[in-house]
Amino acid sequence: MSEKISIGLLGFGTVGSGVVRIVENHQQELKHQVGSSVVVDKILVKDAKKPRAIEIDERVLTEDPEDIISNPNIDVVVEVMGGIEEARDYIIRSLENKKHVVTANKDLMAMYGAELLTVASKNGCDLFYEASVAGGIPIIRSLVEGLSSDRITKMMGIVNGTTNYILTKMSNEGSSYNDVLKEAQELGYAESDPTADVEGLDAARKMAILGTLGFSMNIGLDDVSAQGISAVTEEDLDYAKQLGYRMKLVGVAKRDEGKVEVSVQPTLLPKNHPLASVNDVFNAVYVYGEAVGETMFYGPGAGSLPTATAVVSDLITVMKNMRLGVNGRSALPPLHEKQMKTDEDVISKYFMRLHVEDKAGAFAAITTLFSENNVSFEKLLQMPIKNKDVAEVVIITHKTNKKTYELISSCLTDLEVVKEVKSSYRIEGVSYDE
Ligand SMILES: NC(=O)C1=CN([C@@H]2O[C@H](COP(=O)(O)OP(=O)(O)OC[C@H]3O[C@@H](n4cnc5c(N)ncnc54)[C@H](OP(=O)(O)O)[C@@H]3O)[C@@H](O)[C@H]2O)C=CC1
Ligand SMILES: N[C@@H](CC=O)C(=O)O
Ligand code: NA
Repeated sequence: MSEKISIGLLGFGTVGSGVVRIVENHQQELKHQVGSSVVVDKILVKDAKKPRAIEIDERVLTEDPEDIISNPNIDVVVEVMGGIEEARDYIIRSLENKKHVVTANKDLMAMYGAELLTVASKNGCDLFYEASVAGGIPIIRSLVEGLSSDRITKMMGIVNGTTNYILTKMSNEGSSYNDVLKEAQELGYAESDPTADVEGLDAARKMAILGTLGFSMNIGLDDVSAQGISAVTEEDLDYAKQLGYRMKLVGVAKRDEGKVEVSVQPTLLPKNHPLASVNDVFNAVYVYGEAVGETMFYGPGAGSLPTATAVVSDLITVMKNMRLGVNGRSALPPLHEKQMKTDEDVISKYFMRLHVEDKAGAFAAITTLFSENNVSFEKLLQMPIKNKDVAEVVIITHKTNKKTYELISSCLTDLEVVKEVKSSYRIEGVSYDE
């Protein structure tokens, strides 16, 4: 192997500048592990004149992707620019030019992961993407290596830092949604269009990647139902607390008898559940394996240096593989045909908040509808709303299937006594006191 390994970076924003910092500051550790020095030779940016977070020799910056993709001196391309079509094109061409690739791009991997991994292995190249899920947590490595001997049956993850930051600040400090979103953007946690964060799409992409790896099944983005946090209100957060829960944006992936479900939604977790105390920009992924039982992985889910740590660790794996001459051999195609559950197979408890007419018989009409569908209540609250002829009713159900629950929800809106279904959330996880 040569004395020096040359890296080409596509992107020099939050993650890209973290990669440069770590490569520059950890030379001794890099050389110790891979036997060569590692140099960032070229960096692609949109605007080379823009002021940068860190000092860089201006000759390193380029606005021409060919300076990296077609540059014979570059050994490894690191894609940290984001976006889908352009990034896909640059990665495919880099692989075809026999350059190994490391990416942090979950948008791309959730959509084109299978295709890109095939191109990589055909060209004898590595393609690693640890930073794409849960930032600095080595969760991909844990699934494909650490737990590779087991059968994973359940994964539950807080996999979006921006929304966890927002929910934590709203819930613990009473901050406003818009103010905290702005803060998360300033801290570099949010995507360039934060809609992907707050509407659950970013988390859905990560859950598609985790589902594919954990269940060894090709889970696409279309297989993941996603709901974000933009409609979560202060009242919901307060009720969640009063009833002993915490609200989190949770990705749920479960396998039962060969069929799987993958979804992302604001979810109530018992307050002493391990995921309930994951706050701020931290992420965590709970993984249940048939043999190992419960495991949990925790760490920073976004931000410059944490995410760059995952990128540079992937770089080290690429360089170790170069030394051993085994690049392009680690990715495996899925073992199982995809089999998704129907709504009848998806089981959980639910929280529902309703505004109902404050008069005799209103409550009975609601309870009748639930009992006719064989759904019983675990908890129930009813309170008058000041100066209005309306009462607030909060219901926590026992377990039911999604199809029945959705049927009840739509019938409720047809009841004359029900003014509005204000909110509805899935409840997951058992209390660790039980
Ligand atoms: N931020 C985070 O915490 C995390 C981000 N990621 C992922 O990492 C990737 C990068 O994110 P982040 O660093 O936050 O993004 P930024 O917006 O901070 O940086 C993007 C960089 O890419 C450059 N760039 C973007 N599009 C192009 C293009 N078409 N041609 C040339 N250069 C381009 C930009 O150039 P210029 O500087 O000139 O504008 C900028 O330097 C994304 O895929 C993101 O989802 C993954 C985990 C965590
Ligand atoms: N926008 C993402 C960044 C990391 O993937 C997040 O907030 O988690
Ligand atoms: Na990760």
